[in-house]
Amino acid sequence: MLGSTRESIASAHSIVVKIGSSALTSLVAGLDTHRLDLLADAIEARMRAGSDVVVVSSGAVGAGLAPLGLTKRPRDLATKQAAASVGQLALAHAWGTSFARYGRTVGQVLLTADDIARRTQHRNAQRTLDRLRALHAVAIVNENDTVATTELRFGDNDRLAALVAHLVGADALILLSDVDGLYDGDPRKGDATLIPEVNSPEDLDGVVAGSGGALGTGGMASKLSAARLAADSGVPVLLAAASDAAQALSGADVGTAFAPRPTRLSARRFWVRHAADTSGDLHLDEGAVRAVVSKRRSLLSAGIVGVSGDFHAGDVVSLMGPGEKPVARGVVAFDAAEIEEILGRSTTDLPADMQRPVVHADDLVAL
Ligand SMILES: Nc1ncnc2c1ncn2[C@@H]1O[C@H](COP(=O)(O)OP(=O)(O)O)[C@@H](O)[C@H]1O
Ligand SMILES: N[C@@H](CCC(=O)OP(=O)(O)O)C(=O)O
Repeated sequence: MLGSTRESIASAHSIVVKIGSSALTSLVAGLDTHRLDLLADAIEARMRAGSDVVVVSSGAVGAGLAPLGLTKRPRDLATKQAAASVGQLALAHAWGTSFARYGRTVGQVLLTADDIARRTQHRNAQRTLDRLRALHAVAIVNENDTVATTELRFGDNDRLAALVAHLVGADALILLSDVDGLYDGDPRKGDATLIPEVNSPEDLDGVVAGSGGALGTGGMASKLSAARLAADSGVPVLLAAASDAAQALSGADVGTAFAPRPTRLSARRFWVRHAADTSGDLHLDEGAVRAVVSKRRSLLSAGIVGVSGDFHAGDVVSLMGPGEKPVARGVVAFDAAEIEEILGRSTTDLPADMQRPVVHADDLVAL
């Protein structure tokens, strides 16, 4: 199975390559154009071998610090956004200059979480990326940091990269970082062993995914959840060191390979699980949690003990188990005010026009 994961990454026709801040920038030197050139060399080689590549490049905040006289990664959003606006210009310019060595044009694509969550923008972004590919240009994607209204809406670019892989229907996602793969513990904290292959969630038992470096955002936890997200959409993932980019992109046996799930989630359930914002919560009793999580049944009004948020039929809501634990997400079939009226009641006791599941099994994804 895993041999085939590496084989499918090696032979992938459409690839998303995500490059972390730590691979492109440092606090002292800012943007490292030499390292960026080596990455562009490896990407160009893969494109010349016949693959389409979309680049998700972090590093805007890191590249913007020195020009603004800042010596550490800012904590507040406004300074981060100011740094990103300065750094993004430098970053995009550096990618453009680097690929120009090969006569290759780049296009900058800045996305917000909404662009992925809302279906109309989703399609616009998809069309732009597709047309850039058709015109043999390389898309350089980053979060649109300066308009992200709350602290990094995607959370981090690992998640953005996995969503972009889904968006463009990629066959592989390659995450390049300053670490050469997943270890069973944070390698900066002493003895840790590299895990070459992750085939199932059990392979992650006991793994401690720690925080990132001085310039990174999500650390290993965000890479693991991005790998899970990509796996759900059927995309295999390779996590490797940016310094091994040439090997990673040419199919060498480096880093950690994550197998995709055998059957990918439908586009609708993928959207419910990963892309949509939730508008409220339904609180479930133990029996309802068992029904929706273990038995994959629809959620009925009888198992709901509470409702919060002001949502409408058609919105995505979180399903919370006892102890406020999120157990699933789904598209709700009633407004919040209607659910207040029917919660705890059996479906057959409801008026005829309300006798339907609150969340249908087809619209529900366990977490
Ligand atoms: N279990 C682990 N395996 C590998 N690296 C880990 C682990 N836990 C924490 N890390 C740290 O995560 C860092 C990579 O995350 P981050 O700095 O966010 O990277 P990037 O900038 O590439 O997104 C590595 O430098 C490493 O020290
Ligand atoms: N949009 C931000 C990305 C921050 C981010 O996710 O960084 P990383 O964890 O290094 O991928 C930037 O360009 O600085």
